[in-house]
Amino acid sequence: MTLKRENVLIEALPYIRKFHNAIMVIKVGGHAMVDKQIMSDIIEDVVLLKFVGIHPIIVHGGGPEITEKMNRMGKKPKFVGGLRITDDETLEIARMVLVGNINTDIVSLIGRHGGKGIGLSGKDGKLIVAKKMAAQKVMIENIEHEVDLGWVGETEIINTEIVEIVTKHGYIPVISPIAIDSSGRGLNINADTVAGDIAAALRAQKLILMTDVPGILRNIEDKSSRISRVKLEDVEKLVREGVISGGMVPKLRGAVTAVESGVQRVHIIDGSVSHSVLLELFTDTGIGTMVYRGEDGE
Ligand SMILES: Nc1ncnc2c1ncn2[C@@H]1O[C@H](COP(=O)(O)OP(=O)(O)O)[C@@H](O)[C@H]1O
Ligand SMILES: CC(=O)N[C@@H](CCC(=O)OP(=O)(O)O)C(=O)O
Repeated sequence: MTLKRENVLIEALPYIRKFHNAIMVIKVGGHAMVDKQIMSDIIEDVVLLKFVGIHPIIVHGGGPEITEKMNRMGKKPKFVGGLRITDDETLEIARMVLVGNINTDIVSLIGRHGGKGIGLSGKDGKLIVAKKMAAQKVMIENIEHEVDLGWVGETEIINTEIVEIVTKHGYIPVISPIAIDSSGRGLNINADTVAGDIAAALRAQKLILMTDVPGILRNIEDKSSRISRVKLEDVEKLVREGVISGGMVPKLRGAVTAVESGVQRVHIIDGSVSHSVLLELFTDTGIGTMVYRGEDGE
């Protein structure tokens, strides 16, 4: 459906009013970031949100870039339930890629689009305090094994103060998913998990998880099999039935954490669709998959 230009603006107005001063956590996945133009469009949208009175908070991933760097160094990446097994060297690679490269690139892009970005990792102001994740149970050839994921973190505390201070002063926080433990050691956390935890701690109005698929697909081979709404209580069933696997698992679990803590809506959307954030927020036709608490999302 094409709308006349003036209708587009009129349709947006009630949403701009509704979301005035709202906190929105936007997670940009590594897959959406692979294309420079897509990334630039996403950041342009985020800057626009700030200018119309919304408070966007960016959490970014970078999984494909970490994988690429590991491959170049002759290290084979391994994942359990969508989480990267992280030894000392992998942690250093993840830190360099996420904090050193991607975070600063996003902050620069925000500046280029006329906004003010500020880069943070979980270490800054002890934003994300975590502990090493316990070994995970994995079934290999019908036998249960315990796998130690290495330096993968599990969030214990989110100290939102630094985010609130910078947000209030007109900055867009850009957060890397590297946490700190009680002894000051870095830990690698999945970026979707961090986004869910931060949205929960800030009681954000929305959490938007941008990825490279149109949402949750009933059949991963078929892009038209998108599930448009998922109730909180149906998430684990989708995981159990194997409808959701790999990187979609932490995404949905992050969504559950957020909704259980009072975030009203979580949207999983395709970042490669041009200006998908604006379409999701400011038009009547939502895109992607919405995760919601049954009783208020009907
Ligand atoms: N049911 C599903 N619907 C859509 N994607 C799925 C599903 N199950 C698994 N996936 C996988 O999850 C991926 C998205 O997660 P991930 O690779 O971590 O992306 P990102 O880097 O954007 O966070 C998709 O590219 C797809 O391969
Ligand atoms: C523990 C763990 O898996 N950490 C992730 C952090 C980056 C990430 O989550 O990036 P995407 O959002 O692009 O997948 C990793 O090492 O890949």
